[in-house]
Amino acid sequence: MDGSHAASRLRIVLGHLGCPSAVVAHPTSGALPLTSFHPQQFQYTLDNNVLSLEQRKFYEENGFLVIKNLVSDADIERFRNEFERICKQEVKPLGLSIMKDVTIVKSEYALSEKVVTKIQDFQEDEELFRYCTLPEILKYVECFTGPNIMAMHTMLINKPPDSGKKTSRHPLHQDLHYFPFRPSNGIVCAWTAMERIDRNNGCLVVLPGTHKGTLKPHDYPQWEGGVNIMFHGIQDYDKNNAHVHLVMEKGDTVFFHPLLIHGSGQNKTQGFRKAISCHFASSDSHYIDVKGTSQENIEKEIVALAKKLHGIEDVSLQDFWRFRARLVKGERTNL
Ligand SMILES: CC(C)CC(=O)SCCNC(=O)CCNC(=O)[C@H](O)C(C)(C)COP(=O)(O)OP(=O)(O)OC[C@H]1O[C@@H](n2cnc3c(N)ncnc32)[C@H](O)[C@@H]1OP(=O)(O)O
Ligand SMILES: Nc1ncnc2c1ncn2[C@@H]1O[C@H](COP(=O)(O)OP(=O)(O)OP(=O)(O)O)[C@@H](O)[C@H]1O
Ligand SMILES: O=C(O)CCC(=O)C(=O)O
Ligand SMILES: [Fe+2]
Ligand SMILES: [Mg+2]
Repeated sequence: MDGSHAASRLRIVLGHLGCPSAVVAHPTSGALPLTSFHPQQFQYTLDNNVLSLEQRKFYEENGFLVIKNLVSDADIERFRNEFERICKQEVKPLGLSIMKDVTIVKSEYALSEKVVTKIQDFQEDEELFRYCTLPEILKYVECFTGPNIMAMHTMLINKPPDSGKKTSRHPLHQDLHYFPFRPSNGIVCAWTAMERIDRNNGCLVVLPGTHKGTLKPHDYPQWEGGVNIMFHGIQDYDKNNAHVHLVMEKGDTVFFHPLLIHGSGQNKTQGFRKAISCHFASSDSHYIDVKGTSQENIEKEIVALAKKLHGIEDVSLQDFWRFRARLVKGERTNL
């Protein structure tokens, strides 16, 4: 099969999978380097019977894969209800952290769904943690992590209507910046839309192919209206790289590599845009010391905050992760 024939075939197949043809384009050249597709050269996916060859090639080239309609409406309803209960403080899961938008964090609004922008670390909330154990999610996760699977980091994002200061944006970043464990190819994020998400309410924006690069230095962006705590962004990225806006329907799930550069736009609607996500890693991974690397700034910030808020001292970044990590399948071998 010659290159152009193969390219059009792949586009047709991906079209069937619901991926707009734009996302198939190679990030820099606009053409698919199909000659690089040899099974023995797969490095971002493991041999498996779950992904079709086209899906596997797509992830290898682009660093993400959207699976349409993966999580049921009934499950999403349950996550929504549990989120409401947490906001009303009817339940207080151990270890959970609640984030408010930077524009209102100093105000005295009572806790409600309208002031919470994101909850993190819901691993001790059995109802929300069900998300991380759903067989339909783990089936795909295993293609990246292998059989021993840890849920490392959990979030339910409730992107608020933008106040006008554009603080509802999430700057472009790589999730690996936050993670002191490797190898990066054994980590994958599952992110599920809890409702239709498009450019109006601030969809994910991804830079296809950037998972093939290295971890870039991150810091707070210089945004006039303010930036949320820990929302570090990449200072310097290839502005010519294609930007793909991932328009997703309720239940659609994107799996993406921790080096993939991504962010999310402003929420220009009056609704709170909801998504639930988990970062998984192979339990056979190992922790690294981030001292002397570009990740040192986030380590310092997290350690300082733990001291200020909880009086915790002499705890390494690795300990924070060991504590919240939870096994979902196979054996806890290392992490
Ligand atoms: C996968 C990856 C990309 C995502 C990640 O972020 S992984 C990194 C792990 N992340 C974390 O560990 C975040 C954990 N979360 C937290 O520590 C907490 O939820 C906090 C966000 C700090 C809020 O803690 P909370 O107990 O509610 O404490 P306070 O309300 O007293 O806030 C503590 C200080 O932080 C400030 N703050 C809180 N929320 C924001 C905000 N959105 N933007 C800017 N500043 C903020 C707050 O004003 C306070 O500072 P001071 O008033 O003491 O100076
Ligand atoms: N000035 C900026 N500096 C750094 N990152 C930005 C800036 N403006 C937007 N971003 C981030 O870049 C990504 C893409 O932004 P882009 O403007 O392409 O889309 P959007 O804001 O989602 O949608 P739209 O432009 O339709 O409002 C988002 O993650 C956003 O948070
Ligand atoms: O806006 C979102 O839902 C994505 C946020 C994100 O990328 C993150 O928290 O790491
Ligand atoms: Fe992210
Ligand atoms: Mg924009």
